Amino acid sequence: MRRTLVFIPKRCYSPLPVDPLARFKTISQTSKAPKVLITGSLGQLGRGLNSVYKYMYGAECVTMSDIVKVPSDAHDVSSANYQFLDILNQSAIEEAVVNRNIDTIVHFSALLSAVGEQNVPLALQVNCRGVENVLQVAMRHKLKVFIPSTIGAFGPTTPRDDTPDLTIQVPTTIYGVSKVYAERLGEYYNHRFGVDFRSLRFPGIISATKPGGGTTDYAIQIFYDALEKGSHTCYLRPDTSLPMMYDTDCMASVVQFLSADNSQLKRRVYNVTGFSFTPEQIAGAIRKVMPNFQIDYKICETRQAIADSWPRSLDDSGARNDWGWNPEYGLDETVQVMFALLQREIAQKKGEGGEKQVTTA
Ligand SMILES: NC(=O)C1=CN([C@@H]2O[C@H](COP(=O)(O)OP(=O)(O)OC[C@H]3O[C@@H](n4cnc5c(N)ncnc54)[C@H](O)[C@@H]3O)[C@@H](O)[C@H]2O)C=CC1
Ligand SMILES: CC(=O)[C@H](N)C(=O)O
Repeated sequence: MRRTLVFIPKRCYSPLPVDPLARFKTISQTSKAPKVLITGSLGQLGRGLNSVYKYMYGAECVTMSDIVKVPSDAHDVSSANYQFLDILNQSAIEEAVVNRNIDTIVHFSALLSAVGEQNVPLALQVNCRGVENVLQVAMRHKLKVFIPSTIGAFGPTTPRDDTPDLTIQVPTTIYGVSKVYAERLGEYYNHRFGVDFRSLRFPGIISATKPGGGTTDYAIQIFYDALEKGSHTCYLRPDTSLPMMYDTDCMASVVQFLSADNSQLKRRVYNVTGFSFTPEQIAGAIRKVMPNFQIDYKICETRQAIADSWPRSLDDSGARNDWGWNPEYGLDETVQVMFALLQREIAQKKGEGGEKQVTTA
């Protein structure tokens, strides 16, 4: 059976029988437009959040920043709303905040779990000094600040199933250690200086933008490989269960959490999640739309050890109860959306892509 997928800004589609824009529409109709600075905005998550904010409040509400040149195919990024900003330079952050009248920073710059292990000094710089700089500027200019955390902020002594918001946090990666530092430092700036710090612990995020060097990256690469080669060689064991979330749910969690009234929040750091699966299970879901898809395994010891130290599933009931968090995408919907997005991308590269609508089997 063929079904139509509705186009929403850039990466957002929905094969679900609900209006995929409803969440974003409701929030933008009931909240004041923020003036947002996104750091690390050319990474996996930054591009998506930029297009969601542009859809919700208009292009003038968001400034993107990073230390790399805009890729030539990044049509969603204009020179008017992009600037170079090294997160290690506190006065440059301050200058951007003052010149653009910013009231909210979404701080995405970071080194992820796998690349962090390859360069610990740089991970300490970007992940720790960067957070300190952002919080200092947020304090001086009374900004709201969102700094994502991760399942990587947990470790092997944490309960691995339905991991709650408050539990043991003794991670074994520099990425995890730096994220626990960010969580605690943000909470400190909140209670000591009144900074409106907010953080969500994300699971692995699945999007059509390629990932930046984490342990959960296979869950994106598997779709590219399925379409380009019909097979994927996975660096994790077939039974490695990890929590994940689809891109649009991730973006919705950020904008919904940032627009929640302070009185709704019982804590500054919440778990959010979508669904959990193993490589074997996602391969099974892919076979529902591509019956000949093959998977084999070549284990990367570093990434396997990291995955084995992380939760298998998260309890996000705190976010659901306190500010109404409610993800819309499960594994099968994510597979359908990813196939549709990547097929469109491949077709566009060949010069035959349709802009507004795509269909899938
Ligand atoms: N993608 C995921 O699955 C998850 C991401 N997160 C968090 O979300 C945030 C964004 O993650 P992604 O977009 O996936 O990361 P990414 O690795 O794709 O992007 C990070 C960006 O930071 C930039 N950056 C590096 N050094 C910088 C510096 N000195 N100054 C300014 N920018 C610099 C990079 O150029 C890159 O564009 C990170 O804090 C990450 O820890 C948390 C959990 C899951
Ligand atoms: C879950 C994360 O924080 C990230 N995707 C990683 O694998 O490092």
